Amino acid sequence: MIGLYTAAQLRPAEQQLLAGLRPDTLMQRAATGLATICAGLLGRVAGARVVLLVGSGDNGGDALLAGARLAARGAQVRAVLLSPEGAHAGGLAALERAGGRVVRGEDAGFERADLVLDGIVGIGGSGPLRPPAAELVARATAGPGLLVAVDVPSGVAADTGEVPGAAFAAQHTITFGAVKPGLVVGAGRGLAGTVHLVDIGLGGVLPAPDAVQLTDADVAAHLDAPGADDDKYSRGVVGVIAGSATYPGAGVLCTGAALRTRPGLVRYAGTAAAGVTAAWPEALVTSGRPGDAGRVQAWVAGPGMGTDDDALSVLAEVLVTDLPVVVDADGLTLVSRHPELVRDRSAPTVLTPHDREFARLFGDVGPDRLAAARRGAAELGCTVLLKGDATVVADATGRTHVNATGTPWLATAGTGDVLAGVLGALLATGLPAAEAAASAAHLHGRAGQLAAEHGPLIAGDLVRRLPETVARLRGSVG
Ligand SMILES: NC(=O)C1=CN([C@@H]2O[C@H](COP(=O)(O)OP(=O)(O)OC[C@H]3O[C@@H](n4cnc5c(N)ncnc54)[C@H](OP(=O)(O)O)[C@@H]3O)[C@@H](O)[C@H]2O)[C@@H](O)CC1
Ligand SMILES: Nc1ncnc2c1ncn2[C@@H]1O[C@H](COP(=O)(O)OP(=O)(O)O)[C@@H](O)[C@H]1O
Ligand SMILES: [K+]
Repeated sequence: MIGLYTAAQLRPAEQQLLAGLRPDTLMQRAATGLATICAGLLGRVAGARVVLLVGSGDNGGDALLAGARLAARGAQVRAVLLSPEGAHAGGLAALERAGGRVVRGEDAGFERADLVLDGIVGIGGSGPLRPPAAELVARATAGPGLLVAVDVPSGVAADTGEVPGAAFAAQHTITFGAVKPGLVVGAGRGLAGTVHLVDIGLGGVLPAPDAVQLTDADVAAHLDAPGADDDKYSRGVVGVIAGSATYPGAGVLCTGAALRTRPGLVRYAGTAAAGVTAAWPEALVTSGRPGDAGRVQAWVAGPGMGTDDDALSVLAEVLVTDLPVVVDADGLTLVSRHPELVRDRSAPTVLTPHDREFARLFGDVGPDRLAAARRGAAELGCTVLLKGDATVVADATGRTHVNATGTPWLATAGTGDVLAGVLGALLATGLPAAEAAASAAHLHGRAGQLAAEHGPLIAGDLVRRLPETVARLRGSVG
């Protein structure tokens, strides 16, 4: 599990750690890590042309101290100071001692730079990047140099990933002490590039994280193989209500995904029963009501089921049970008209909206996707899986996961139906809703990455790749 930490969580931890150390210790550690990674990215340091963008806070100090280390190894380092009187004095002195130079923006040589280091603002930033900083960023990023952000790309809100104005579009972000949420979610995710974490020794003093990302090993732990005592019922039976005469494919994809994730037993109830049987003879199907399907441990309801009164009565039938239920797609439209169906439940419910479905349920997502998912979960007392390039899962207590896997190739019709089936299968095993939802998003994203290795993917490819994805995840452990 990877913890994500806000600035308000990091600052006291840094203070606590610093209590027993020299005041500049953490900054020196940060700068050493920064310089080492930049040197690795450059390949050859001697003679490399490095330009530092330096704000007046400690983020600029990090850039100056790292620049000094690179200059000492023979790089030609130039620093552009946004506020010459405010620049970090120790960093500036170190840079000049090592042979680095302070220059005006127009003399920076961006057009010939090998690497541009963005130390304008880090976790101390607020609001849109101010005009002088925004202009410097525009000039710096137009050149050929590798774009590397110090701690956080300037212009990205570290805690949320909001980008309210101009920002430094980094190819790499070298972050200190802990990964910030804004590097992995929202618009900030797209501006952070590859994130490198430098350990500055905060391990023992960090509080509980603001949000977490699961790793392959975390998810593999939920994908255990059947034992000698298992039978087809013992590992969780999932019931699927998906598809209709209008959208038969949703039933096929969702049922297939559930089967391919946890092949034990999958039951299907709905008006696409014939198509589901034809595609998946392994599923037990009924074209009747959910109650006719037989016993299940969790339901998935919604993909392609329609939004008419019949669909509403089917959805209501599963939501009055005391079983865990995943509500997706058309089911979400119905819940937006009848939120009491979810609000009144005591059993776990997972809602899986994309942005437009979220807006129908809870109002606009807005730029802070973590806050949005938490707001929705609290409002209906459920778990919300908010889809996106970085899917966010929040439960009613505010516990939050950000998904770390996936590929933009997933932006194709039907991949959400697959996610719902994967999630239903995991929920039926008895996993808590948030773990099931976060694990499903992780597994689904990995299946997408695997499928994309073979070219443009369609939703059925995800279903086909699920067994190999599960095998690879299990193989990654130990
Ligand atoms: N704490 C530690 O132990 C460690 C911290 N470390 C490092 O310190 C960094 C935090 O440093 P920090 O607190 O000095 O804040 P920082 O990010 O430099 O920003 C302040 C500057 O930004 C400016 N500014 C603000 N908003 C702006 C905007 N919209 N547009 C333009 N400018 C804006 C603001 O201007 P002002 O408001 O003062 O006019 C001020 O000049 C952290 O990210 C990490 O890199 C590491 O060394 C490890 C140990
Ligand atoms: N740009 C993207 N990058 C990564 N994943 C994406 C992207 N766009 C969509 N996805 C993922 O693809 C899936 C799409 O689901 P959804 O919108 O419900 O599709 P459908 O309703 O067609 O099944 C979600 O899991 C979402 O997170
Ligand atoms: K920065």
